[in-house]
Amino acid sequence: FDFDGVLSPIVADPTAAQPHPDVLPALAALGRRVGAVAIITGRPVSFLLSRDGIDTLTALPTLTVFGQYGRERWTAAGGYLPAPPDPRIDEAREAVAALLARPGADPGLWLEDKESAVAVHTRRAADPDAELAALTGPLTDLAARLGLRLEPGKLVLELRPEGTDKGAVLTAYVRDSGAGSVAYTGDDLGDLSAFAAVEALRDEGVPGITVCSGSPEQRAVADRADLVVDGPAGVADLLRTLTAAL
Ligand SMILES: O=P(O)(O)OC[C@H]1O[C@H](O[C@H]2O[C@H](CO)[C@@H](O)[C@H](O)[C@H]2O)[C@H](O)[C@@H](O)[C@@H]1O
Repeated sequence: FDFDGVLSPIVADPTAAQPHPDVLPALAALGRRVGAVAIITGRPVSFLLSRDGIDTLTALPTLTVFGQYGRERWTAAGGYLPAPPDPRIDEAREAVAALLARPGADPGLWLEDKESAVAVHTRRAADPDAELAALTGPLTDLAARLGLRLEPGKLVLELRPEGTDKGAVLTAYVRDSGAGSVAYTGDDLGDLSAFAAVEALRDEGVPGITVCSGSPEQRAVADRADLVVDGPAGVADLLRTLTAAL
């Protein structure tokens, strides 16, 4: 599972995102009946583990959280692998902060500092889509200059090191765990690589399904998914249906 938009409703302030109240108990119940549950998110692990009610999930002995697109990993079994520090992110942070502090910049633009990545959010700007479009050129250039990856998402542009994506994480996780089948639920562009991974595993004979937690905001994901449900509340319904079936 992805986190934002899937387990947690999209909100204007990224620091305020919390799991949908129905999702955690439903996921914990399903988790007790399947081989393993993983969350693969752009968020840092520390953010995930500080969410309200997350103990419901972390009590699952098979839970893995892949943070920052897989650059860090936490397992309920006791392991935490931090994201390696990258000095290019310090440069990126400084350059992005200067961009957002320039005269006339919309005060609603917000820099999210994930330590090993930085993201610029436009959701709280006066014209979020126009700000996103205006930032794309400068941030693409900055990413190219520093050799970083520009990761686009829902009213966000993130600069992060290359080297991994959700698809690579999912493929390795399925192979390592020896899973006999796989389901992945996402809602944003960063989830498309995980959908592609499920499709590739399916071609190899590992049954799999891709689910979109749908919203009008990101249609490309719904178009690619096998199944579309209605946001996090729809995800909770699906989890309960699967648990009942199992
Ligand atoms: O991989 P995910 O778990 O989906 O994380 C992707 C990004 O999600 C967050 O931003 C998104 O959710 C915010 C809260 O609902 C929303 O305000 C923002 O517009 C969305 O883009 C998060 O802040 C990023 O760090 C994640 O990479």
